[in-house]
Amino acid sequence: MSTHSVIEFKNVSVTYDHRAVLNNINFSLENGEFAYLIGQTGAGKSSFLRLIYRDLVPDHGSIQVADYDVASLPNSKVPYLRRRLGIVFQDFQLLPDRTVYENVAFSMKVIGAKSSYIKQRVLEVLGMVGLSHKRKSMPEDLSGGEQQRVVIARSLANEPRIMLADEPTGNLDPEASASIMELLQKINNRGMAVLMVTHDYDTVRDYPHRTLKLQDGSIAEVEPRKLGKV
Ligand SMILES: Nc1ncnc2c1ncn2[C@@H]1O[C@H](COP(=O)(O)OP(=O)(O)OP(=O)(O)O)[C@@H](O)[C@H]1O
Repeated sequence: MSTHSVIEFKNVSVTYDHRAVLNNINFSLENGEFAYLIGQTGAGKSSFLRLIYRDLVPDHGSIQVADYDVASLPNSKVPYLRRRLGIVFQDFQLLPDRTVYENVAFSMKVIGAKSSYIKQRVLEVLGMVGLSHKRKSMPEDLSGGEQQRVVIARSLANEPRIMLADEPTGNLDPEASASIMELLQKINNRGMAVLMVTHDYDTVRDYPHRTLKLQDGSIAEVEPRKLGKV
């Protein structure tokens, strides 16, 4: 793997029921880079992300993520890989019976972080996403955009170097989407690599970054500013 890459796929293939969904894919995400992954429904975007957090193992090829050889990683090491990743998905997946503070603290308690550090870090990441004042609220009392910001805070708690975001603006109105995108830009500007799956071409045009399209099992770079306009 190049010393600048945080994710590298080499000749990666995934086949379901004899149908190749990803066919000999080569891809790398550089340290601190922001990239989009687009493609039609069923093109294989979720499968691509699942490979990175080892929810799926390729039929062929190698996958490096941070220092991990993911395809051959023993199951016992998978939690360590996942700690290096901040994962933000479309469905908010917050614990409904815990406060905002507890939702963020939970992911740190699970890995045995010290309680004094948990307190400091939870307040820090809630500050980063602009929700310190909502720390005692329950998820159901927050707007969709605020809930997504809590999910982002939670994903940052354990100081990952890579964020995987699957349709993070998918359920949000344009204003809330813009605030999530501004937040992701800010996080990226602080050095976090971000790989974001989206169907939202307006967002890709408004916040242009390297854009990769999955189609017919292959991946190709496309020009973000021309999306949807040809
Ligand atoms: N476990 C599985 N077994 C069989 N086929 C699967 C499995 N998982 C996904 N597929 C198929 O592989 C293809 C790619 O699925 P995937 O979910 O990766 O696509 P996607 O680009 O994320 O789609 P969407 O945008 O709808 O979420 C689809 O045709 C899907 O039906």
